Amino acid sequence: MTVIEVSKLQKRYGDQVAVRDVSFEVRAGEIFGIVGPNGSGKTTTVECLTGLRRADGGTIRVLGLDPDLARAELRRQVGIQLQESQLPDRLKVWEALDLYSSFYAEPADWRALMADMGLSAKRNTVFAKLSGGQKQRLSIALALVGNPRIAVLDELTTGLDPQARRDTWQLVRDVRDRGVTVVLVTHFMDEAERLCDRLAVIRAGEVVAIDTPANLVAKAELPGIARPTLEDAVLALTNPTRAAA
Ligand SMILES: Nc1ncnc2c1ncn2[C@@H]1O[C@H](COP(=O)(O)OP(=O)(O)OP(=O)(O)O)[C@@H](O)[C@H]1O
Repeated sequence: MTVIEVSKLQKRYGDQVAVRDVSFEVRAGEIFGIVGPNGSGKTTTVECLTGLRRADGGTIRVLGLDPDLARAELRRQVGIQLQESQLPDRLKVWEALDLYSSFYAEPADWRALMADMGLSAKRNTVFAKLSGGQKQRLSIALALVGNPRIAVLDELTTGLDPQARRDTWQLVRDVRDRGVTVVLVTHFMDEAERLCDRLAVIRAGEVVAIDTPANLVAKAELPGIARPTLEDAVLALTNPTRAAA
């Protein structure tokens, strides 16, 4: 079953074309990755499909709904963790989780999520005094506290230490195993390879490939590279003239 359909999405900011032509489908229960260089339109794409930005062209259906018309309904069903999420400086960790869970009819157990994200010892710490990685962990917990059907995670593990990255990957797998569909924007090819069932590779606002990580590597044309990695394959797709450098 398809839960997200994006067809010929276009979005510009003034003269700047951020998304030129992006189409993909996400199936129920998969972890779908979006990778590509800085500024290639990944965040803009996920912002359009969560209703945070209005597309200029193309069609989007999320759980059968148009994000422009059904924002409130999608808010209940889609958990969003965006880059650099900001909360009021004086809000404590437990207060943020308690507050966010109050927005939903059937929230997850926020105390369990707080423990899963290694934040229990920081429960009474205010947002301004959390480290970058702790803020990141909190933003992941907040994306999941509503028990969403779809979780959109933008730069999931940026700023996390190695153990926290692995714990977070496991948490995402657990969430997926409970039936949640995950859309993951990432720059980390190890993360994409270990976590994602399929990947869309975006270059300059266009999709250049959609496939499993293994197939992207197998299909990559990389003369002279004996054992190509996913990073080699993605670089060859997004920057063909410089991939071998
Ligand atoms: N609010 C905005 N106003 C104007 N231009 C923007 C805005 N947000 C993004 N852009 C531009 O749109 C393009 C795509 O940006 P976007 O953030 O979607 O890329 P990205 O692939 O998520 O990048 P990164 O990997 O650096 O996070 C870039 O050229 C960026 O400068």
